[in-house]
Amino acid sequence: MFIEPAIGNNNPKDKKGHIEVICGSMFSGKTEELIRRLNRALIAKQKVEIFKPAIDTRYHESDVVSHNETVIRSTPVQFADDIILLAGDCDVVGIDEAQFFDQQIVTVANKLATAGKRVIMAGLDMDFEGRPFDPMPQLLASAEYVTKVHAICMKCGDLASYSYRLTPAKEKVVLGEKDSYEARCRKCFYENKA
Ligand SMILES: Nc1ncnc2c1ncn2[C@@H]1O[C@H](COP(=O)(O)OP(=O)(O)O)[C@@H](O)[C@H]1O
Ligand SMILES: Cc1cn([C@H]2C[C@H](O)[C@@H](COP(=O)(O)O)O2)c(=O)[nH]c1=O
Ligand SMILES: [Zn+2]
Repeated sequence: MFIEPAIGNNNPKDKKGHIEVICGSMFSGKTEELIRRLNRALIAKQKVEIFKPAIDTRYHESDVVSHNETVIRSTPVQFADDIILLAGDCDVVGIDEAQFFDQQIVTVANKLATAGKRVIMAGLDMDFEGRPFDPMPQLLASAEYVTKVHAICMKCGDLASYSYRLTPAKEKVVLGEKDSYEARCRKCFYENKA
């Protein structure tokens, strides 16, 4: 379980920003873990701003919603740079579906953290082909704290770190849920692939 570094310290003089990245496959609990951390920051009376890419409207136009239907309000943004303007004087910045942002998200996350904010990001580390999902590798490299969470393989019940696409679509970005993806372990992911 991730334990927050110095969560209760609201003294602006002591503020030291950092980046946390929560990564893993689909259904691995990235959004639930993001919401858990953000709710705890709210309990600690910190000012929290939450963003998600505007393209992700699967469950809700603005809220961040997990597969298990835990919810937190958020602001959808088109470009990573919008986050700098909208973050204002908050203490904590939460970002879901980080893999859908442009490469500028790496500079934005670093700027916010260097300005003293706690930046918590969740995103897919691999795409449906098992390849790194840019810009996640760069975000992982910049992060002080990395948490990799795992789903359950829908084939064998082992731990899963791959997102298997059930449809023939070949584009990198195809929004979907259980209708078009399932979590799989390495063995079951590569089983039917050439
Ligand atoms: N194969 C699976 N493995 C684990 N959890 C699953 C699976 N399929 C559905 N779930 C549900 O998804 C929830 C996690 O959802 P969420 O936090 O939105 O994941 P992520 O953001 O990583 O896609 C779990 O608590 C569980 O209820
Ligand atoms: C693997 C993969 C996934 N996607 C899409 C499918 C979903 O809409 C999101 C991931 O959501 P989650 O909160 O992590 O479950 O990403 C995609 O567009 N391309 C892919 O390769
Ligand atoms: Zn498996």
